[in-house]
Amino acid sequence: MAYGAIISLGAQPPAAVTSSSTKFLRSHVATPSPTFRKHILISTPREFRRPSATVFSDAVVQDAGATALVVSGAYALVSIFDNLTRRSIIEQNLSRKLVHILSGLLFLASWPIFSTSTGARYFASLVPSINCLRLVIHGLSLASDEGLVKSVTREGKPEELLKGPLYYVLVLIFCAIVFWRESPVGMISLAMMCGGDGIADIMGRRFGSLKIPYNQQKSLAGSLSMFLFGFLVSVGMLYYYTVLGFIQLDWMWTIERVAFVSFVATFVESLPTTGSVDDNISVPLASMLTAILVFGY
Ligand SMILES: C/C(=C\COP(=O)(O)O)CCC[C@H](C)CCC[C@H](C)CCCC(C)C
Ligand SMILES: Nc1ccn([C@@H]2O[C@H](COP(=O)(O)OP(=O)(O)O)[C@@H](O)[C@H]2O)c(=O)n1
Repeated sequence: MAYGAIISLGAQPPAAVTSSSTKFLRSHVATPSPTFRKHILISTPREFRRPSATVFSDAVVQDAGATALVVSGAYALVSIFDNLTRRSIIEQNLSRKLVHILSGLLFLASWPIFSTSTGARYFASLVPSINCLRLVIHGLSLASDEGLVKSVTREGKPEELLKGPLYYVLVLIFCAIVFWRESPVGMISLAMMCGGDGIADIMGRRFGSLKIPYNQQKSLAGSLSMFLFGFLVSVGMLYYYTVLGFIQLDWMWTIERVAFVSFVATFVESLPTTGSVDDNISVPLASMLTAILVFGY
């Protein structure tokens, strides 16, 4: 069967798709348009068909535990890079970019530890939501957290938290709730925002002597790094979800489309729009729209 992806809602191998489970899913998750249905087939694990009190309570316990674990991981990540910066082991800009790359990708990689219930995505979105609140509180200087400010801002000003970092966590919330594990769109969009855009800065600052003709602030080295690393991280994340049994892919069909999404996102990031639109908005937005176009939703 020529299909692009079979997307299962659980870590188990896809259960047989039945008309009742398909009807259930249509009422709960977006399904691909008919054009793409031969490439993307959604299935559902058994517990969805007759959710019981036991299944529900087990899922809530699992999701609450997963949320606590990932929130702790977020605090630990920022603290580790704050410590490395304070001890001058790495410079602040590199620290910020490594936090930029690792935060979102580790968050994306944590989604499989949440349950297969329909509420799991909302539990997962609590992690960036809590960090969103943290950024707003410290960005408005209602409280002080020097470690946070030093780890995720360019110039160490608290108000910077209300720009790039805030847009970043809002995108994480959006992708977790809207796309979750059902769609490659969220996975690819986060791979491009976190991996691609993050590496562009690191490589561009170091090897970016050859500038882009239409944007002297950005370099071919940065953009090429973004395209390649964003593409590889996207494919890697899709493979990760394949190995865990969430999706099955026709790899040639998929890789062509991932490469196209990566190209479009890289081109958008290279445009001289830094002053008007933050990359943490333009890159994921371009990735989502392109991925929806080529993957169907
Ligand atoms: C540095 C960040 C954004 C700035 O982007 P840019 O201005 O350089 O373009 C990232 C901010 C990260 C945020 C403070 C913490 C987010 C944590 C995440 C939701 C969960 C991570 C969990 C994982 C297990 C570490
Ligand atoms: N495509 C790119 C992106 C960034 N860069 C380098 O990285 C620096 C920061 O890029 P940026 O303004 O996009 O940074 P963020 O908005 O991603 O934090 C730029 O001033 C360039 O030196 C590059 O050379 N080529």
